[in-house]
Amino acid sequence: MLGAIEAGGTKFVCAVGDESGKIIERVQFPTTVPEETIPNVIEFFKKYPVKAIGIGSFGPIDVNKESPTYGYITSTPKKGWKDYPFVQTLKAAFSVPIGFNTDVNAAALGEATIGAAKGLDSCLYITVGTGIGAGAIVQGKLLQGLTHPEMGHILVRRHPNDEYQGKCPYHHDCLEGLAAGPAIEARWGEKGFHLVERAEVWDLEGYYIAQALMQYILILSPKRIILGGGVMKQEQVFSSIYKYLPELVNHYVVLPELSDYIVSPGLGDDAGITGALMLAHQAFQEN
Ligand SMILES: Nc1ncnc2c1ncn2[C@@H]1O[C@H](COP(=O)(O)OP(=O)(O)OP(=O)(O)O)[C@@H](O)[C@H]1O
Ligand SMILES: [Zn+2]
Repeated sequence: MLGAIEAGGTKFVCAVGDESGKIIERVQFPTTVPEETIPNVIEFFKKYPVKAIGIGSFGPIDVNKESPTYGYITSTPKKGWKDYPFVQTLKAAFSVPIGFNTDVNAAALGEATIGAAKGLDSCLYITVGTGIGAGAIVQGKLLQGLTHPEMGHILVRRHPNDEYQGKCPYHHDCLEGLAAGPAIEARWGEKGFHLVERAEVWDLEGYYIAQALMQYILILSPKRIILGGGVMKQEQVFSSIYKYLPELVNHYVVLPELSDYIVSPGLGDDAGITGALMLAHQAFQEN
């Protein structure tokens, strides 16, 4: 039996299951402060004989095994979680191998193993929610270099009619600053699900995401792109991406049929937790 944690900025999901991605039992609770959230995690796993635990976490996190702060959540503005030794704390409670990666890398792994990118040796998983983040499988492996990718913070060309300044505290009008859920709310004055009828909202959203996808495609050449997160529940954003992306690429690269190439998660809202099970399996095998 394997343990999995999807540590999100708003909620934690913990599950036990197996390497095939089958979930046997799960719980979820809000992400508050570590002193409250982590004891909930430990209490859940104490009930099961897990042989490894995989964590897909919000970030930024330190995934460099050579680093003295490997296993930490690093520079988050979330109260209590900055410089938090996530792996070390779990290791102290359970002496089992711990896999640690970003929530989006975990989701990419889940989708590539049994989801919408099953059988492919490359894919991208992008979430458009409270933030924008992406994980990637490249040549069959999770992409990691100096640190994990931070593809949500790339720069995009502003729409000529968009006067919204942008919400990213670091870069203002990066992709996340212009197109994540909180930016939609700040620009249009209401949360996304109250803006369903406003076609211009979703057109602009697709305008920015299409630019980001073009850059990811040119740099990483993924065989499939999976778009998840709350904002992507608006199917209209897919239509807008399918409109703008070919205009931007302008035949320079031959793209596959877009409705097969840029898709929703095959695992629905379970991509992250399923991928975390697979991170646990990898950690167990590496040990
Ligand atoms: N159906 C929807 N349509 C449009 N926007 C939505 C919808 N559902 C959620 N959102 C927006 O998405 C954002 C929340 O994203 P999401 O539901 O992916 O959770 P999250 O907080 O990013 O996840 P996590 O807890 O893993 O950090 C909010 O800004 C919210 O307004
Ligand atoms: Zn940014």
